[in-house]
Amino acid sequence: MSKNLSIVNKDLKEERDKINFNVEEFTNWFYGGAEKVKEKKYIENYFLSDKDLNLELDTSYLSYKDKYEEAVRRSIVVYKKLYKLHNEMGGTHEDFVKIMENLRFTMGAINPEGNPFVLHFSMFALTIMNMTNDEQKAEWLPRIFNCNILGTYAQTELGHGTYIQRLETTATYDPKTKEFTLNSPTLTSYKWWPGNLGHTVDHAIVMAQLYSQGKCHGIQPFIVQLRDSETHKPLPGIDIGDIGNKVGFQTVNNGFLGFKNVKVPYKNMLMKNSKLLEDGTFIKPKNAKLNYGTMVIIRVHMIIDAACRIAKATTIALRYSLVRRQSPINPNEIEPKIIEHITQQNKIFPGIAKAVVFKCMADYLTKLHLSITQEGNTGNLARMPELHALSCCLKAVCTNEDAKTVEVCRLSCGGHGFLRSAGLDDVYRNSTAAQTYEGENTVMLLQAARFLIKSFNEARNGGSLTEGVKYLFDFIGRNGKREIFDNSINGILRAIQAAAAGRTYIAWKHIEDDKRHNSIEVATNLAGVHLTKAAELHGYVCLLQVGIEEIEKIIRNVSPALGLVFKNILELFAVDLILNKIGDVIQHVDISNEDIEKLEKQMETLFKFFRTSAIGVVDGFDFSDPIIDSTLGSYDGNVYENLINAARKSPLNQEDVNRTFHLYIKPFMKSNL
Ligand SMILES: CCCCCCCCCCCCCCCC(=O)SCCNC(=O)CCNC(=O)[C@H](O)C(C)(C)COP(=O)(O)OP(=O)(O)OC[C@H]1O[C@@H](n2cnc3c(N)ncnc32)[C@H](O)[C@@H]1OP(=O)(O)O
Ligand SMILES: Cc1cc2nc3c(=O)[nH]c(=O)nc-3n(C[C@H](O)[C@H](O)[C@H](O)COP(=O)(O)OP(=O)(O)OC[C@H]3O[C@@H](n4cnc5c(N)ncnc54)[C@H](O)[C@@H]3O)c2cc1C
Repeated sequence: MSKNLSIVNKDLKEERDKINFNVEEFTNWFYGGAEKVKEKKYIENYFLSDKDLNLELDTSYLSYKDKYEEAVRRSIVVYKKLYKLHNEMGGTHEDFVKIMENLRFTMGAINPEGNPFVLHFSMFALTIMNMTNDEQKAEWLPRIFNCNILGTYAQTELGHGTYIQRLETTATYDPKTKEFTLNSPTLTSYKWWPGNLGHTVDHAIVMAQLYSQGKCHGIQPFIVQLRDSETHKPLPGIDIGDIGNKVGFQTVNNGFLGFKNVKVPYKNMLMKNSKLLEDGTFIKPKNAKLNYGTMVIIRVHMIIDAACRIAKATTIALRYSLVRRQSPINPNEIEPKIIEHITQQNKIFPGIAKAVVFKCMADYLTKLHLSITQEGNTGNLARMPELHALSCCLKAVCTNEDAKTVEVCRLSCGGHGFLRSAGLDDVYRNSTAAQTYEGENTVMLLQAARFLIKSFNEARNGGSLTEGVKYLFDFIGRNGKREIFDNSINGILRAIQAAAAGRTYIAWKHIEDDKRHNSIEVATNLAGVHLTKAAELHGYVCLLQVGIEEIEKIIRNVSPALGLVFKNILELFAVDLILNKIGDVIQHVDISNEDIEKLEKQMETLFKFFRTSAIGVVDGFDFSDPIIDSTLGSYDGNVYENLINAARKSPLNQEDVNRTFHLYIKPFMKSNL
């Protein structure tokens, strides 16, 4: 994708002239190699250059209904092209995955308020791929990939989203007819939230309590047809619709769904894990949590989404900060670029470092997920709880940081950041949605804490620990003594580990003390605040540890100039982290006021070094102008021209005088009240 061809703002050009490393080399790392970058650019251009998409239309001014209809139209243009491109590329499964991965951000530019088909290609397809037996795969997968059917993942209900064990939808099996009957016995049992459900899809994976031979066997997944394949009318017994306006995700078409005696054939229960014999005998899976597998996959994917949203927001904030001038630092000098105000650097530079470290974590977690899934396929489920805990913890920490960072980027753009055309509002809406979907973040942290407490008990009893929590041994080994701080990257890591272990200990002790008067469950609830803090700190330990390991490897493989930039980024991430968590660190680490002052000074030095590299790094994230879609963040930096051009497109500016003047304002002004 070519950069904007207009003349680049001279302040921005001057910044780019000073970049002292190869930006392309950074881009190649970010996307996994030069070949992948080429593919990304090709795929982006292939879709975004299509005139049928009518990307000139600013959909943010449309009504709710028009937005949805335009999003469907645009998506179909894309998906038709996707299949054409897939065939041209060779038609393999790998080709399809390549296109889908690259489409993620392209789709964001095409449908900024969400994709009305996203669940079909993510949770619906993934569930069928991972939770079906061979016959079911043969029956459903071709229809899914040809889009002969469109589906979603319907789990959450009006009454329950988090505590899925208490979902109320029932699927009662009758061995005589070899059918399940689906019912929503209460209002609270209505499915509520599933994306694309309202008016787009005709099928869903429905999570329902299975009843057979008079017993409940817990929640199981079923493929259910919801709408007629010709007329798209809801099938008998199906009550379905859109849940209405939301904070964001306006075109995702989240829906509601109720069942009244809906018949589903025997073969539609997904049977890779749990099994139901035709006579109604239920066979338990090896681990009941296998049915939660799709959520784990998506949580893993959400780390890279968080990294990319931060990368996009910091690109906008930094480019703007390099062309915006405000408030002389020395009274007699010209107004500096706002980036010269050190508080502005403090707002933006740590965010850029987070995008890089989160990307390292996403790569690490993707590999870990693959290896644990392969073990699972051979029947070895031993590491599943570890993956569950890690994915919950990082999903929460990374999306919380993501929402916080995007908001700071908006604030760093002053008033103009509040404009829709600045491009930060959709990023923020998506970030904050991610804090809730696929597991509300507090709940995710509590799941991770459960693993930490178990590990802590294990460590106290001299048992063995997984690699990521071995630092608990160090804490126990210190026997109440505090970790001594040393100001190196590994010293910072040890300090955060000590804080995480110390907070785990406080939570553990809280539970142990309360257990004397309460049940373990009540005691655990009372320790909840400590538990979430411990899990959060553990998430930062993982990020820093993986960041150190991955960046050390990167430095060995890139040019010395880029290596220095990576070193700077890692230190920025680490020092920012310890300064932000200093309260927790002080509690468990022997760190002096002088050490803290040194860290604060170090941060200023890091900012100074990063000042010249920052623009190269954000350019290296390589968001083309249509993808960044921002008046403040375009490659050319011509923000004022962009702003006035965008304002002129406001529907109110298409006529000199709005009709409300004659209808209301003038009569009011003439009325003498
Ligand atoms: C090509 C691809 C493109 C992708 C591109 C992405 C685009 C993406 C766009 C998406 C667009 C929006 C999509 C939103 C989609 C929804 O939001 S779908 C709905 C998601 N819903 C949720 O996440 C609900 C959250 N709740 C839960 O996950 C579960 O209820 C909880 C919180 C884990 C608790 O489960 P529970 O059964 O009550 O378990 P509990 O009794 O607390 O026991 C926990 C035990 O289970 C274990 N456990 C729990 N879960 C698991 C698990 N999953 N595995 C292993 N063990 C587990 C724990 O380790 C623990 O073990 P122990 O300590 O007992 O040994
Ligand atoms: C944009 C969006 C898209 C979505 N898409 C889908 C979809 O496609 N398919 C689907 O099935 N669902 C979807 N969901 C639903 C989503 O997964 C749930 O909203 C989410 O899991 C949280 O559940 P809840 O709404 O029941 O929140 P609740 O659990 O009611 O949470 C409310 C509050 O209670 C607290 N709380 C709850 N349980 C505990 C606990 N055990 N300990 C401490 N605090 C607790 C929470 O921390 C929170 O503060 C979507 C949601 C959103 C916002």
